[in-house]
Amino acid sequence: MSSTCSCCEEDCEKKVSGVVKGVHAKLRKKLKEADGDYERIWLEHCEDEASLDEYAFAMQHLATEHWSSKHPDDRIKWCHHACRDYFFRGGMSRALTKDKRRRQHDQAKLPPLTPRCDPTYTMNGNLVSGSGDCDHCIPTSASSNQYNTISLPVPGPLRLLDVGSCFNPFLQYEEFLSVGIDISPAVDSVHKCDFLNLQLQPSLECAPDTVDTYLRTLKSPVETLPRETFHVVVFSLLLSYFPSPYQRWICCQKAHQLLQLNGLLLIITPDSSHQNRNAAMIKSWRRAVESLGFRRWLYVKDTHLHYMAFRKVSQELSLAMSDAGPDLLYIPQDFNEDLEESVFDENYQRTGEEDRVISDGFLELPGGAGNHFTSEDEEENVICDDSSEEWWQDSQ
Ligand SMILES: C[S@@+](CC[C@H](N)C(=O)[O-])C[C@H]1O[C@@H](n2cnc3c(N)ncnc32)[C@H](O)[C@@H]1O
Repeated sequence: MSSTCSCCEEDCEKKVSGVVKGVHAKLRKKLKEADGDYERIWLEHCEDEASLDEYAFAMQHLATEHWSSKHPDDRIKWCHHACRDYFFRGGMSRALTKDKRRRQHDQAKLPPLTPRCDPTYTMNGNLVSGSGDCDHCIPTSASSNQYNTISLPVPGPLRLLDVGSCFNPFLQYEEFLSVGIDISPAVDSVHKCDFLNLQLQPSLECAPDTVDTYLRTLKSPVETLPRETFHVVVFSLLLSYFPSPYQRWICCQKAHQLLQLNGLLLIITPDSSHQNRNAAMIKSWRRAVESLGFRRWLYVKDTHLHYMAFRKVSQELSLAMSDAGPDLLYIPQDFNEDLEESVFDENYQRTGEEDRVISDGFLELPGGAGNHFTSEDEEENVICDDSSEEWWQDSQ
């Protein structure tokens, strides 16, 4: 059922969702015609200002006028609650305790330390050795310090980078210093920036309030950002915008470089099929993102979206999964460009029962009363089955 909004005529929703889906489809078609030359396609896309402006208006309008009456900002609220529970309600501490137990368990299986090991421990509890050449040792380049590592309590606001922000939805939360970037901002508070071509500069290595001031005074367009600056990076409906898995991969790599150790990468991506249908895709995404130095903390599927939270757990790429690569970050539309993106459909809405789940428990994260889903910290992955309204353990 299509809805009308305060400022436009009937069937407006159909029109704006058509604009959004049309841009995604056009990019995919062009990539196919260009035989995979995604760089050329992307350049042309970023130069097409008329199309970008039309998209920005349509996306903002869809989200703030049409979706807001049906399922008010679920994805934005989910990010807010995930951050609150991770940083302020014990999620990060529990995850670190579990990491420590896992390390102790692994190290118990190693031969005893030798004098060459000369063990010292980083802020994150990793064992660092001067020699770096035995099984106990983590190379000193991977060590953490007060500038590149989040320790609790977080001083000041959470620095959140919202990539593909469009209309800066995180500005409403006082816990965040929200930096919104977009190739085509819909509002003045979002900086123009192509994340794919963003340059990274060395980390600022200065006091938190100086970093905050730096971010508060950023000027549009943003072409460079310092590494290891953010507590949170958000990709809300971003990755499926790209026609090529390689572009999604570049984004995840950049997020890793911009986050401080223990920071969170939040990925929300559309999928209106039953949770089991694309389980292989989600498993594949997990493998890809974890190979970049993350560990998954939360996963939820609702009717139209996958919600994922990954913690940055190492400064380096994970060598154990060095065969992982961009192709793991596929979406169904990479193989079938005619597949509908129903999250942008005018029929995108919830049943009353789904609304109840969301308001009662969907947003209750680990440690909250009556929580419906939890993190790997407590159980492996508890996933919402939207057809049976049950949550069960993920066997992935
Ligand atoms: C589907 S919209 C999602 C908007 C918002 N995050 C939300 O959840 O409602 C995707 C956004 O990503 C932006 N975008 C796409 N590629 C980008 C890039 N390389 N750098 C920055 N923004 C990008 C688009 O302009 C668009 O505003």
